[in-house]
Amino acid sequence: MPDNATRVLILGHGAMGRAFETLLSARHDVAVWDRDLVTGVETQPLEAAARGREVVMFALPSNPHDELAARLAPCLATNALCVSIAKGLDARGRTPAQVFAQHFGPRRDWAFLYGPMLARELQAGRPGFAMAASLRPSAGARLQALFAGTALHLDCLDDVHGAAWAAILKNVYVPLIGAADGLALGDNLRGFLVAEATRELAGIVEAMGGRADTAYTLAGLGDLVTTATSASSHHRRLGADLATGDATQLAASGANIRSEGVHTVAMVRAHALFAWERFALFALVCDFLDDPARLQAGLDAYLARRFAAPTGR
Ligand SMILES: NC(=O)c1ccc[n+]([C@@H]2O[C@H](COP(=O)([O-])OP(=O)(O)OC[C@H]3O[C@@H](n4cnc5c(N)ncnc54)[C@H](O)[C@@H]3O)[C@@H](O)[C@H]2O)c1
Repeated sequence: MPDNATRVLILGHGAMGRAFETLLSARHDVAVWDRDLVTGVETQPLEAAARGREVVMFALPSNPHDELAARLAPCLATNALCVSIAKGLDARGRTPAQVFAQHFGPRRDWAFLYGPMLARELQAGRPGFAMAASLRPSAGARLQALFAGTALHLDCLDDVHGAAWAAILKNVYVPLIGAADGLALGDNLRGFLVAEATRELAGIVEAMGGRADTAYTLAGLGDLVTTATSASSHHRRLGADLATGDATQLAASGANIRSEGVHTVAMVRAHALFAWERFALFALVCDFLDDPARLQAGLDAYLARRFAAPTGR
């Protein structure tokens, strides 16, 4: 192990946990913690696993962040860096960045990695790209040093809440793009929807206190294009299955449960997190998820409004 090896703990040994383990274990001292989701049994108590660890990577969904961050905060060294990649809202409608801000505060380094970094591509040695979003420049620099020499390439960004909203909300639009592709509505429409979604994403990010241009970074546009066009994307598949009425396959694959985008829509509406009705494409996605058969009519109405002939004065 090199002298400058960092002591890393990875939480969650799913697709991304394993990808991080592969990326980091040649150069760093990597340990893994996970929990059996049926029995609740932990590989070892989290507090013991975290002892002496300099970096803790949250490679698990958003929901357990609150509990795990609350348990970690008192037992980690003050200079330990906590990092998450989760792209969902928790059951109270909070982003993982809001949860970290609550538990780790302004004095600890904490950050998020958001961007096109599909686990299976990282595992295969292909490149991945992400924004290292954090309030403190030290956190981004530490992450760049940690991943130096690996296939994961990082840019730094100080708009951590904007990045979280961009990364989470882009999964709302992907099923719509998957649906349009499932119905073979054309490459032109896909390009239009990506541009429209990004523009709307910028508006929502700004409404939630982030910077509009964050929507155009790897955390927003970069990840949106990858997820919306990847053959392996279950968010994209979900939209296509809904649009083509393949509900049997949907239920069998459990894709509706796994889709963070669908959950995000439900949380935004349940907690009235922003005035979603003002965002026409978001509203179209809501309508589509409520009743997939209305997609074509919804798209027609969207285009008619969007390109309505200017009224002369
Ligand atoms: N898979 C990807 O390519 C990819 C890429 C970027 C970001 N992400 C994000 O990373 C997160 C994890 O995705 P994944 O694909 O690795 O998921 P996964 O289902 O493959 O793995 C999730 C891991 O989290 C653990 N886990 C789940 N609930 C838990 C709980 N309550 N307590 C403790 N552990 C729990 C599971 O045991 C499992 O090891 C998601 O938010 C996803 O959006 C995934």
